[in-house]
Amino acid sequence: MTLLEVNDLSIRYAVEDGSSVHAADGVSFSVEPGETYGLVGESGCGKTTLAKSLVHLLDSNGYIESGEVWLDATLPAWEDGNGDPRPEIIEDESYPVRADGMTNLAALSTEQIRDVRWRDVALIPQSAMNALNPVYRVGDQIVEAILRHEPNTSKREADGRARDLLERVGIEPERADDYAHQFSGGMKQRAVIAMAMACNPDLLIADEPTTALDVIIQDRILEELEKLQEEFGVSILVISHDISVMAEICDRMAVMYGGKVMESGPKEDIFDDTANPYTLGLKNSFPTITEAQQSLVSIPGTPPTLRDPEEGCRFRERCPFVVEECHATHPPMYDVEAAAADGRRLEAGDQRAHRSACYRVDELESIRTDATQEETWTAQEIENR
Ligand SMILES: Nc1ncnc2c1ncn2[C@@H]1O[C@H](COP(=O)(O)OP(=O)(O)OP(=O)(O)O)[C@@H](O)[C@H]1O
Repeated sequence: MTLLEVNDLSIRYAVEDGSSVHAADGVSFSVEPGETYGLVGESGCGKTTLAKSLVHLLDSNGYIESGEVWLDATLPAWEDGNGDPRPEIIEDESYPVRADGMTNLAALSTEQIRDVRWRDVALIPQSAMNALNPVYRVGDQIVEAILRHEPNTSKREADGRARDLLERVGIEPERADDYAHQFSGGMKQRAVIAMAMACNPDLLIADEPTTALDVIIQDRILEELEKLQEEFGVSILVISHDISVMAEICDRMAVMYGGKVMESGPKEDIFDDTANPYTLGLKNSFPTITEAQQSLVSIPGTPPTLRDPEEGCRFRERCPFVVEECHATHPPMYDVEAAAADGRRLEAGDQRAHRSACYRVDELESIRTDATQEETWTAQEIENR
């Protein structure tokens, strides 16, 4: 059964002038148990907003406008002896619990979501390694996280678990007695990952886990995440602006732009049969994805501000493949396989399929070829369209 199912989720920030920032707009994706799912896109495209909204950690002016966040979990107060929701909870429509036992996190109160955070879903926020408390020993901070969420655990047991967790992320257990300033950047990030795993969650959300670390350490952190996944069977939702991180650890992924998912599907499909101009542009701008002889080409322009966005495809102003249709409405998610097979533009029914929000999904061959040409991506070329 699916672990996380995000349906048509839209998130807004209210801003002073009365307008609102549409930080995520109609986003849908799902994460299976034991899977690594990636969200990738340039800074400002809504990745962090989306991650925080899942566990109600948005800034105070942010809110879920519409949509659902179904998680295969329940609250302690609603569960039977096996950890499933009791039948009377499922039958009572006032509870946001489905017949299959999934709970809609978007409908939980602030009090209720606290039971889900850490226990079922742990979020490692951006720059979390700087958030380790400098005056407490690293191990004690993990112990505290365990005791806060599992008050029946003894301090001794929690201490043993903290050391074990550190060891599992490649830190010698005796370093639990060190302070954060005695750790390198990579060690701090690993300690934060260990802390997130303190209550053995089913889903770990890692927001830019490797940014600010050097390339070799980045690789090691990704390896640690993969190892944890194998050992604990935890699912990981990893967020990065760096598409090469996705190439390394994801099973499936979504490429976001301007608050919208532009392309999603199995990693291999997205890298080998790229079906969206934005993804093609993103791939061109990352060294490890680009083929050896090809030079790096960035997408001219900057992402939109997302304040009361106009109609039309969010990427149209930077897209070298823009046509008339793109100015009217943002394209739906089309089934890439159907388009490749017989040139049909068919809206994808299955979230897991390879999907692309592009009106020209039926002309992919020529678009892919043109996208490899550097001149395609010059600002002048785009302006002339
Ligand atoms: N508190 C806020 N109030 C108003 N707008 C906000 C707020 N937080 C974020 N935004 C806006 O929401 C949009 C999405 O931002 P978000 O941080 O989610 O993007 P991101 O892809 O995670 O980028 P980054 O990696 O830089 O954090 C951006 O336009 C951003 O300016």
